[in-house]
Amino acid sequence: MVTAKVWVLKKHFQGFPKPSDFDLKKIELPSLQDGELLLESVFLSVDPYMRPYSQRDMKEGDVMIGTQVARIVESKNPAFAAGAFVVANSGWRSHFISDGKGLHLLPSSWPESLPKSLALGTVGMPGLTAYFGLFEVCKMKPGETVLVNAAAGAVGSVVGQLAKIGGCKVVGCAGSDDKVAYLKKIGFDEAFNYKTVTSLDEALSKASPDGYDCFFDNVGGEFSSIAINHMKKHGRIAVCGAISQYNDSVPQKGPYVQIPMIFKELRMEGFIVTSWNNRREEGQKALLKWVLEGKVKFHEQVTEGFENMPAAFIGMLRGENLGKAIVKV
Ligand SMILES: NC(=O)C1=CN([C@@H]2O[C@H](COP(=O)(O)OP(=O)(O)OC[C@H]3O[C@@H](n4cnc5c(N)ncnc54)[C@H](OP(=O)(O)O)[C@@H]3O)[C@@H](O)[C@H]2O)C=CC1
Ligand SMILES: CCCCCCC/C=C/C=O
Repeated sequence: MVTAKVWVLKKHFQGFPKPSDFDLKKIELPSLQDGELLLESVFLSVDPYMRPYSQRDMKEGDVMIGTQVARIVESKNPAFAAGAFVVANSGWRSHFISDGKGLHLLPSSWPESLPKSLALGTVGMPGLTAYFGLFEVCKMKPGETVLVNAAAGAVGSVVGQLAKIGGCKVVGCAGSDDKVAYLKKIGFDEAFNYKTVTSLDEALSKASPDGYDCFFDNVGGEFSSIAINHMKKHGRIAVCGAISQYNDSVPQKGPYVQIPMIFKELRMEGFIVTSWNNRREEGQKALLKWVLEGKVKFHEQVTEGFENMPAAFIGMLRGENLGKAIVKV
């Protein structure tokens, strides 16, 4: 008999999530039926989407949503061998039973030298978000200037590096000087700390006096309201995330986008990475290749211990992560 530890949403978040909003429970798992597998989480992901999705899709007492890299402990399913590693979407659980549906085996070409946790970051959902957001939504072209915010995070750091691979000038902003130094190290042309500049307007003008062709927006709110005025004519804005608004109890008000959108003839498109699930393999293959060639660098903020899931999640929302926030069990 295996005892699984699970984190449940005890109380819907009001404003910024607090440790007391979560509860750690134990569940006895039954023995396996034919077709089933027993898995243990090795790495779990904490992501910004969990904040708005919990509000929309979860009720109090539900296991927190989320993905993990898990090892198959035992298998009664011929499609999966014990010892293999998969990416699963089973929530904040230390152990779980699956019938195999929705599990993605790590590519057989996954090199031993590469942390398997990258399948939750640069070579996983956040990397794919950068890939499809830039190539399919922004439709970035060589020679253009790309702006990305939350640039030192899981998605943003890949956006900047893919834009460089694609022959663009890249401007990024992040919330600490260490993050800004990291952005320069991984090849961003310009980077600034949005928390310490005296004027966002001036910082955006200084970084690219001619303006921006593409804006990969991870943040929303005030930053985006200012950045839209720095777009070039026919610029494209990929609305990826709005983390500056996820913890608001009262919705933020304008300024509104219509006037700059009309006069600059902009295109602004929201997107969800899962719309390209049918091209997941293509994206993963490209990202893995660039990582192995050293063209895409990565950093992970690893928190040790399943019991620290809420702390890692809250820390990521506060901006304590450089690169992808991961929990190692
Ligand atoms: N549309 C889609 O399919 C997907 C969308 N997303 C979205 O992309 C964005 C980035 O996600 P991800 O890369 O995983 O997360 P990150 O790794 O970038 O972590 C979140 C970062 O957001 C920044 N942040 C937090 N609060 C604020 C704020 N008030 N203003 C500005 N920045 C803030 C912090 O960095 P800093 O120190 O720089 O402030 C923090 O480190 C999120 O908005 C997320 O929801 C992610 C995946 C898929
Ligand atoms: C199986 C995990 C699905 C994750 C989808 C993430 C979409 C993110 C939206 C905003 O953050």
